[in-house]
Order: sequence, then C-alpha cells, then structure tokens
Amino acid sequence: MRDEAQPLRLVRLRRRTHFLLDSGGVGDRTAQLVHGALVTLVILSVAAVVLESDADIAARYGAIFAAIEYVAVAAFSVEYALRLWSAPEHRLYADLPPLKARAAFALSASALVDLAAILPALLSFFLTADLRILLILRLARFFKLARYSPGIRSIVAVLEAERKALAATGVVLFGVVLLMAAAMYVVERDAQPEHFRSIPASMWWAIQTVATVGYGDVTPTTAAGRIVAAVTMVMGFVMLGLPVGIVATAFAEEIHRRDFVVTWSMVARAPLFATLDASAIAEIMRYLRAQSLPPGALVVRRGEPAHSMYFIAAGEVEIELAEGPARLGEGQFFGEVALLRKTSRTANVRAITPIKLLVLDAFDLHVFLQRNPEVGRRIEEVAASRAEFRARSRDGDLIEAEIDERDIASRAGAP
Ligand SMILES: Nc1ncnc2c1ncn2[C@@H]1O[C@@H]2COP(=O)(O)O[C@H]2[C@H]1O
Repeated sequence: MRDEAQPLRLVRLRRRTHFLLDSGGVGDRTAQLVHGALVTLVILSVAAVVLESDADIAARYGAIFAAIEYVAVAAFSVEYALRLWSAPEHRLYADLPPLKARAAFALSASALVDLAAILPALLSFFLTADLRILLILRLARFFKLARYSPGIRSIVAVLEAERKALAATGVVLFGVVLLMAAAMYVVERDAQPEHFRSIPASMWWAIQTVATVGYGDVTPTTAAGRIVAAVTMVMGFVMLGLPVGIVATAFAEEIHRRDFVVTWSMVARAPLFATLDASAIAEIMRYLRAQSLPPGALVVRRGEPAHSMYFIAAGEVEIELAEGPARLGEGQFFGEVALLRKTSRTANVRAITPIKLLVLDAFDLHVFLQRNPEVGRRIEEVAASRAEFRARSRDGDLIEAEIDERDIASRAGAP
C-alpha cells in the first residue's frame, strides 16, 4: 500500500514544485513569494558583484557581500536541482519520458543561464586561481530575470525569429566596412601611414565612422579621404537603420501576437456573455488576461491545482477524455469544473491549432459571479453536464483509475 502511495505523492510534490517555480505565480501566494524571493536574490547578488569591484566598498562591506553570495549560490543551486527534477512536469516536455525531459530542460537557454549562475561557486571548489572570467559568469545571473519578464522573453523571441535577416544586415555592414576601409587605405595611406598603413588598420576608422561614433582619433586629411568619409557616414546611417527597423517591426508584431488586446467584440461574441449588459461586459473585460499558445501546448494538465478558467477567443482545443477526445472552439470555455468543484483538473486540455485565450483567475471569477449570478448558473449547468457525461461514460471510474496509474507509472517510474 505504501509503495503505491509513494509515487503518487512524489508526482504530486513534483507538480507542486514545478508550479511554484514555473507558473508565473498567477493566483498562488506561495508561488508569488518564491518568485519574489528569487528575483530579490538575483538583484542583490548582482548588486554585490558590481559593488565588490570597488576596492574601498569591498573593504567595508566585504562580509555582507560574501554572505549574500553564499545565500544566493545555495538558493540558486537548490532552485536548479528542483527545476531539473520537476522538468517532466513542464508543458513543453509533457510528452517526453522523464530523463529526456530533464535533458531537454538542461539544454534550454534558461537552464543554461541558471547553471551559469551557480557555476562560479562550483568551479571555485576545483580552481584556486583568480579567474576574471568567473566574474563575468557571476554577472550572467542577471539574465535569470528574463524568466520573470515577458518583455525580455519577447525580445529574445524577436532576435531568434529575425536571426537570418539580422545576420544578412551584419554581413552587408561588414562588407561596407571592408570596402570603405580599402578605399581609405588607397587614398590616405601616403598622407597618414601611421593610421592607414593596411586595410585591417583602416578598418578601425571605418567601423567608427559606419557606427556614427567617430572618436576623432583618426580623421581624413586629403580631399579624396573626406569624400570617402562622407560616403561612409551616409552608408552608416542607412545600414544601421536596417537592423533597428527589422527588430522594431518584429517586436511590435510579437507584442501584438503575445498579448493581443482583449476587445469588446471578442468578449461579447462568447455565448455565455451574450445576455450581459454593457457595464457587465466592461467589468469582465477588466478581469480577463490574454494568452496566445501554439498548437500542441498543454493548457490544462489533469490532476494539477486549478487557478483559472479559459474562454477561447480563437482556435480550437482538445479535451483528452478517457472516452475519447472532445473539441472546443471559439466562444466556448473550459477549466470551470475544477474551479467550481474546488478539485484538481479533471482532464488534459491541449491546443490543436494556434489559440488565443481569455484567462479569468479564480478570485476574479468568484467576484464576477457574485454580481452576475445568471452567468454563474449557466457555467454551473455546463460544468454539471460535463461531469455527468464523464460519470455516464463506460466504467468511468475504472478508466480514470487506469489513467492515473499509467500517468504515474510513466512520470514517477524513472528517477
Ligand atoms: N465531457 C467534456 N466535454 C467538454 N469539456 C470537458 C468535458 N469534461 C471536462 N471538460 C473540460 O476540461 C476541463 C479540464 O479542467 P477542469 O476540470 O478545470 O474543467 C474541465 C472542463 O472544462
């Protein structure tokens, strides 16, 4: 009996751990506390590293900085170990066996940043030399903040999506630098051999000019040199504008795609809200958060605690029921059963097309339903019919028990 209970408890613990570390803290005080503590530690430890570089400050507050470093490294190490252990619960790796899920997580960009945050401390066990590179690695923990900032995640996504266009502008820019350095080498070599004795030496001037920096340490003195410089400056403006434009446009698109605006018509289209008056629609709009997800993403995982319900603004999802999948589309909602019954999620819900969801957190739902009991009655009716459908289905309980066992065997079986 104990043996059977153990994996179930372990899976629950692993899910909870993953939720606390990775949920974004929505609707859960403990998760918000964990996130708050980690963000504070990142900021404190980065500030300590920076201030420590000043010899006077280091002499006065060295003990405090050392204490911060110990606490930070200990906390980040525990965090890394827990993230690795709970990786099989990650939505992106939900279909992989536990070991593969952990390997995939360990190779992800955010896990590598997590590792870099603790690496200097781990390396210092083996290395006694004062390696400057360790200082840079300690500062890399600053990027741990990216996990908590949708804005930084958007920038990374944009750079990733536009990497080919950006690489192309980089190549063209390099070509311009090369060409202009060669031209300058030809026209200024005799007048200023100390600055323009070769093409590589002339490139220092070309890079400064193309980047519109112009330190002024190297300037053309001949008429031909000034003409080359003028052309280089104009080309610099044009060439630098290109990547800026590419990133700005892609960033605007990414923001729109990720946090699409919750519009009146979107809310009013949902049959559930069709009878609401204008002020009630305005009220619910304030509570709804927008979320976009790609096909295949697991929106709701069976057995997880419930903190929100979802309205489908666009796209389709599949409810993975024991008796076969059910599809829900635009205007329909899901995730209400666990919220109303105060149970864990009763089924997996997966996006099968790109989807746009309107998310309503549990607290806001209850506030809204107190003021709009009619909507509450209709949500309750739908929840009841879904629960009844599940109960009527062939050997419902048996199938659920089988699924639980299969789920646990596949998730908890491996180390
Ligand atoms: N038979 C069903 N038909 C449609 N949706 C369902 C059915 N059973 C469960 N669901 C939805 O799947 C969701 C899984 O999470 P919840 O249990 O919170 O709420 C559940 C319902 O919204």
